[in-house]
Amino acid sequence: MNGSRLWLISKAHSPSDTTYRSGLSALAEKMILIINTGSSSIKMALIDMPSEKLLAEGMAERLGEAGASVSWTVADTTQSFDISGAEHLAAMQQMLDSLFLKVNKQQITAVGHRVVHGGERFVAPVRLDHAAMAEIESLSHLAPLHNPSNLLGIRVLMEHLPAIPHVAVFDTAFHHAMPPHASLYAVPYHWYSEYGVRRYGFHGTSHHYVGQQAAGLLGREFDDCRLLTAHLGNGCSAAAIAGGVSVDTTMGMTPLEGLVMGTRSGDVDPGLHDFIARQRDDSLATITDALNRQSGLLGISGLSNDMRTLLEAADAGHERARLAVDLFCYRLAKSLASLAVALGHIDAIVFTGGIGEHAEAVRAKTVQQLAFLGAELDGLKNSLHGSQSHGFISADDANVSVLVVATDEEKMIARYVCDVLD
Ligand SMILES: Nc1ncnc2c1ncn2[C@@H]1O[C@H](COP(=O)(O)OP(=O)(O)O)[C@@H](O)[C@H]1O
Ligand SMILES: CC(=O)OP(=O)(O)O
Ligand SMILES: [Mg+2]
Repeated sequence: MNGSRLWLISKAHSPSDTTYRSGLSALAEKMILIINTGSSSIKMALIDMPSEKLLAEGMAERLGEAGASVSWTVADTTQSFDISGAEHLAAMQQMLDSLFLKVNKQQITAVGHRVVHGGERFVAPVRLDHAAMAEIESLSHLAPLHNPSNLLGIRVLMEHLPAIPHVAVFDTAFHHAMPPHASLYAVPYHWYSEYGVRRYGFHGTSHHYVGQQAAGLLGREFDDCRLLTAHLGNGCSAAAIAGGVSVDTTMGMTPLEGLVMGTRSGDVDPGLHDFIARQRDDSLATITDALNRQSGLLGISGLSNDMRTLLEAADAGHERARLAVDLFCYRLAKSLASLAVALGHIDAIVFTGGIGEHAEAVRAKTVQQLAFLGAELDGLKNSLHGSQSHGFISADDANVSVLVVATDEEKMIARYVCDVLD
């Protein structure tokens, strides 16, 4: 790692970087730094607004694993370095150190933070202050893989950039208009009124962004489209969008409900905690942790939470990798079909997120099971979108369009930040 860091430092003083620095100052009207902390990755982007030009893009992946790495792309040059074993804080510091070697901090005008759980309180983006941060902290137990690292990002960046506005954009906000028959659980009503027990939904920024992009591809107004969007990353959720808002989604009170995910179980029998607690004498917290971190694709395959690894292993004959992929696709198809009830009619099914954008086999296996809804893929178009993607993958005569859209939560967050600050 040290070797790579030294290389980065020496590169920062090379003539091309000097050119790049002055290029940045000429370009930037409102330079917004975005931080998107997911469960297994951190994405950062420096975006010039209102042009939406991407000035720099950074990513830390496979956090906490032996293969953890950081990469930054600045002015078409990508530099990567190994941060094996690093968790969120170390990765964030590494990423910011690298960025600030190349970009003058003073030029950044605002920071946009992805915050996963906004509870009942935050139904729109907010400018961050101590009270807002305390509320975000109080929601941490509802998004244990996310809100704590979102807050970490807020604190670290506030230390680096104390004099500029910091805005939080919540995953839950796009789902806040879900009707009560979709957002409530059939449990004693006072659990909702006293404790806020209800379905909130997540990945809202991504569902909103890809929904708008899909409407553009369909040549329709977003508000007139009825869409099923599947955000399939390390965390996975699907949403039903109508009238420009989310009307139902698969994630619930926490980002554990719904689809099978990288390390999360998605839906299980509510009686499972009690049963396993008796069998293994485990605490509720231990069981919840196993459902968050040792389940999903990883739990079933016993091999990996990464779809790339599983698809390769399944092809090579690894039975449990194949089972994990099959279970993932079946549960996704089943959820999309049930979300169709909220729409009545489907204009398009949209795939996004690391798996949705890149795993043609997952799209094929899923859509095959939705033929009864009128969805059918064009095999060639689907495989052409195997590596990088944006566009139609459905057969020309299919009743339901199927699209791949590359999500861009960072760009969407930058738009929200400008709305708040303007
Ligand atoms: N080429 C690929 N083929 C299949 N799956 C992929 C590919 N690239 C990424 N993925 C999957 O996407 C996941 C990461 O998705 P992403 O949306 O970036 O994650 P996050 O939820 O952390 O934001 C990986 O864990 C992996 O399962
Ligand atoms: C809410 C959630 O699951 O986010 P991510 O996919 O980034 O982990
Ligand atoms: Mg993500």
